[in-house]
Amino acid sequence: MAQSSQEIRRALISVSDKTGIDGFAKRLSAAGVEILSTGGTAAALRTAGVTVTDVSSVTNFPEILGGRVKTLHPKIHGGILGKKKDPGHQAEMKTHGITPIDLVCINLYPFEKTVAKAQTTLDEACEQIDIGGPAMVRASAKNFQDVVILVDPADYERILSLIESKSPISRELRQELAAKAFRMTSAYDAAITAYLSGEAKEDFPAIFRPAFTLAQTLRYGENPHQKGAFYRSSDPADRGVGTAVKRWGKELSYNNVLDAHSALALVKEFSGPATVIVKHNNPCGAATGDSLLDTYCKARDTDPVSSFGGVVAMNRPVDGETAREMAKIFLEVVIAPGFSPEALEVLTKKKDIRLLEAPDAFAGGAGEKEILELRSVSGGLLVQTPDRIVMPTRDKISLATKRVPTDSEWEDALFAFTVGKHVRSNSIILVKDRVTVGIGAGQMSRVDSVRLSGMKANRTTQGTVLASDAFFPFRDGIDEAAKLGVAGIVQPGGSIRDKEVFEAADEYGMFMILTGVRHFKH
Ligand SMILES: NC(=O)c1ncn([C@@H]2O[C@H](COP(=O)(O)O)[C@@H](O)[C@H]2O)c1NC=O
Repeated sequence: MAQSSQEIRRALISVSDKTGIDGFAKRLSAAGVEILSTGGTAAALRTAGVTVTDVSSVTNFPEILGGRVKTLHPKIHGGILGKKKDPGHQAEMKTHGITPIDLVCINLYPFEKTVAKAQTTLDEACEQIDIGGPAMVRASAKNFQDVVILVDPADYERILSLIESKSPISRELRQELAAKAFRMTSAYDAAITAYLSGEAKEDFPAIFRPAFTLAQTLRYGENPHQKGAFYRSSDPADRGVGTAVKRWGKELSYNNVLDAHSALALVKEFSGPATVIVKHNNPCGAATGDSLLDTYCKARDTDPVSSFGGVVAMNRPVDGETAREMAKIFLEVVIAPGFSPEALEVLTKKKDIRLLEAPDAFAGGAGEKEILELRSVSGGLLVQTPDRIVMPTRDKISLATKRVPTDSEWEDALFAFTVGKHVRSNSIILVKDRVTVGIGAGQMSRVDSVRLSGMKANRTTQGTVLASDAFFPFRDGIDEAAKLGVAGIVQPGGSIRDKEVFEAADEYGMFMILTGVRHFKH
């Protein structure tokens, strides 16, 4: 009987990463679909108890050249490319004993992961260039009206449920999957191109082709009248908000993603328990402390008004007691390496919160690959390496004043310096006991940022340490700091009026640490 475009009688599964493939294949098989597979996939499926037909028994040809040729055969490609409604195609297929393949499920050799490892040789990299897989993906995607192509496990469930319920798989859905497939092969080829051309090794290649895949369209952009979408990086080393898993909550907005990114970037700087709360892409509170609960309360109390509706990042899995405290106010997003079952129970009672689990964002060490920062401008793209500089150690740093900081003040200076890196310029941060007291962000003059840091303070600014992201052009900033009772200042130095700035600090009995490091954030 002639087969309709809708029927899924035969599926070809050939996957390099075999995670979860057994469950998918079992359900297909139970729905009466015959499964064809390549060597390793067939073996894995048989072990899981799935009945499989070897591709080599269809082609009547063994897999050769160490797997370089497995599926590159007319019996396979004819089965994928034959049009079901074309009598000529059907007659030719019959003559040559070619049976249609209705669904193709593929994931490719992990080329990008392989070349991301520094020790990978050219031969090893070339061996990981998948040829047969992309050929089948492209063939299936070309013939999408007759073949369902699956390249993303996220699509397995919806296709399975349609097959199991014997519902039609619409042309629109098939076309969507085909477009996704071509997007995947084009990103795959771009990664190979970048590697072979040597572009991948250069900081700034002559032609810059970053690869990002559409993860989701957003309800809107920064404002409701703007359209927005989120693209996930194709670079496996690029981990963070883009690789976080949403454990709970409604759709993330454009601003949620941006704020979660900024909060995560700052909280990752600390080794001990830490909490950062971000509002409008600036921290409104940050703290380190003995426990996560302690850091959350301290960060929130820096600016309780702004913390309401904030985006919270933590560098430890959220526990039950911290969750209970967090549940007392409205928070937009919480991003953390994990959530305890108790924390999930507490926080999932709140319908408006989003919970993002990002364990891999915390996995990297000092040798972490530098991920370039990109920002579009009219007519171009600005690209830079990230600001990963840390404050110089005490033995390598100079003091501009007579007064010497205490140990605790040194620690506060380091904390304030670190927070300051993540606050929009001109940034001024007041800190006491590793907790932000006041944050002056985004002002066009430094002296106004000093005033603002005092205005934002929710408790006394007496005895705080002040960090400035860049040098003081005049002594007025120091005069304002003195009015706040600041004990000392950490700043890069380097102004032509440094002398008068240092004298002002001495006049007020402050210490002044010179880092030599400016960290504007525009
Ligand atoms: N050479 C071929 O004909 C071929 N056909 C499929 N592949 C790939 O082989 C992998 C699966 O291999 P196995 O099932 O043997 O573990 C998949 O990633 C698939 O994309 C091939 N390998 C590479 O080109």
